[in-house]
Amino acid sequence: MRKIKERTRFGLLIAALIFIGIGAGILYGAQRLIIDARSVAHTNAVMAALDEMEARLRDAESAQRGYLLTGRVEYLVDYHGSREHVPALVDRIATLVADNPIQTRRARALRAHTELRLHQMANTLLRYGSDGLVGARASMGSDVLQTSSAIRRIKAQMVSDERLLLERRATSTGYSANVLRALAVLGIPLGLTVILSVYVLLVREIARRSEAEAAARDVQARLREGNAELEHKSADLRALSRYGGMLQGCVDPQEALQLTSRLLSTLRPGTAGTIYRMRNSQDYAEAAIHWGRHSATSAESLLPEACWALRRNQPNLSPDAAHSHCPHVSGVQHDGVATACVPLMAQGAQIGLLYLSDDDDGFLARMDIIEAAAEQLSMALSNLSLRERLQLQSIREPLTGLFNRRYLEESATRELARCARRDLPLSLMMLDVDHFKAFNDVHGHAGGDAVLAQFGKLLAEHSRGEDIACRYGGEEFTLILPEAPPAAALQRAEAIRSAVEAMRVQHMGHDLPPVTVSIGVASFPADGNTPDALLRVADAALYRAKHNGRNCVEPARAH
Ligand SMILES: Nc1nc2c(ncn2[C@@H]2O[C@H](COP(=O)(O)OP(=O)(O)OP(=O)(O)O)[C@@H](O)[C@H]2O)c(=O)[nH]1
Repeated sequence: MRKIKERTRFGLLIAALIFIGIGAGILYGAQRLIIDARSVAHTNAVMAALDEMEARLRDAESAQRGYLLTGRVEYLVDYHGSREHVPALVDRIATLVADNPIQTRRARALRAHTELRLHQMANTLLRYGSDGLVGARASMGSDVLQTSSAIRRIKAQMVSDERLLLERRATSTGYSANVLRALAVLGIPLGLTVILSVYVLLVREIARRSEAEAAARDVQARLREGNAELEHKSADLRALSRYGGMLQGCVDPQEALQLTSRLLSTLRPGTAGTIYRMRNSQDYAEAAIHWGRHSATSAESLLPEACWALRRNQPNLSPDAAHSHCPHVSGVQHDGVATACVPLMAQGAQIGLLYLSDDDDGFLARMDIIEAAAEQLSMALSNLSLRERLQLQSIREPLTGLFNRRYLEESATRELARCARRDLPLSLMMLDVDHFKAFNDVHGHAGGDAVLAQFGKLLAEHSRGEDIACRYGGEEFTLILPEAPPAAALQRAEAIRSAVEAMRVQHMGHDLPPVTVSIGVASFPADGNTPDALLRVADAALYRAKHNGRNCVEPARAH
């Protein structure tokens, strides 16, 4: 930058010096031309005065001769007319050559000789007047010839000197003209070249500056874009971190899915989504939640093979859904629909799939935040499923899948309180498989287990939504029937009894013999108003059923 400034200054200085030089040269040349022209005019004036002086003298001589020969007065008038100019012309010549000492000397000699000659002529006329033509002739002796030739000689010398001066001035004028021509031919192009160089330098500098300004503008624009992107990212990250915190607080997988759908529909408003959950059997995935309107629909359930993301355990992004390669994607509404499949993985196992579609493929460039959310969701779903499983394990009994005794006690208390509050009845059955010890003895413990498992299933099938079927212990079971009066409970007990009688169990490829069940029934409020009291009454009824021959239903004694 500084270099350019210095170069420009230097160039302009050189150009200025060149033009000052040219100006000075032109002034000098012109001055010389003027001086030379003046000198030439001066020389010409000298020569003209000499010629005129000589001519006047000659005219006076010829007029005098004419007068002497003819005696006519006109010649005498001419003679006087010519001779009276001669002294003034000699004065003029002396004045003109006053600057030249040699010519001044000659002018003095010229003055002396012309005066002498004029005097000789006056003398001849005087003699003519007194002695006639003879006297006049006698006055024109050799001295007259000498004076005339001296005048001619001096005049010739003066003219020769003036011619010499004229030649010198012509040479000087030629030199001055050459100087001016050289200045014009060399100086002006040189000056123009320097100015042109400075101009080119400046133009380049301006171009460089505008390039630099454009580059700076470009950098600024990119910086602004980067900032906007950064702000976007940081907003995304804030939302993601809030989402992560909220995921921790979810109580079940469905809540986590709803939270995710809310997050993704906020982060990418135009993008529709579906989250699939893989069944425990891992054989297919089912849509669990949707948001937005898909521009390319996806099947409600899909095999892992139907999705390249699930096949490769990697996100599968497609800017054009028509070429997505995923068979589960269909119903593409128009060209340019973008889709993304992101597998949900936890501890190396596939637990689901996140599917997104949008008319605009812009979201594909910012998948990092979506993939991070998918990862957090995977972990949360895995933890929540595990929690669910553990919870089930803690309240379920593994052989029959029915609730365990701890759960029975909790739920019996809760349900009894609820029915009491609403003034509704509640019934309770105690069920015990008949002669089970003997059955075990004959068919083995595994055979007995098969019967208990099948019995558990049957009991679950005969339960309504609000009923609670539990394994009380060993081959003893309990069924709580909220809001059921004694008569309805007895009816239900009878139905179960007869279903058990009809139940067939296969074990190790063989049919086991049928079993029967004895059932004791107690009801709130008639038989007690605490779970323990009702259980005791039902147990007593069961005891009676055993006593009465088994395979029967026994109501509480109070009925
Ligand atoms: N296979 C199997 N047997 C069990 C299980 N729990 C308890 N039992 C058996 O169930 C039998 C219960 O026998 P008991 O209480 O004497 O009564 P019972 O033979 O059923 O005779 P009644 O109840 O009077 O008809 C015992 O032999 C226990 O070992 C179990 O989980 N699996």
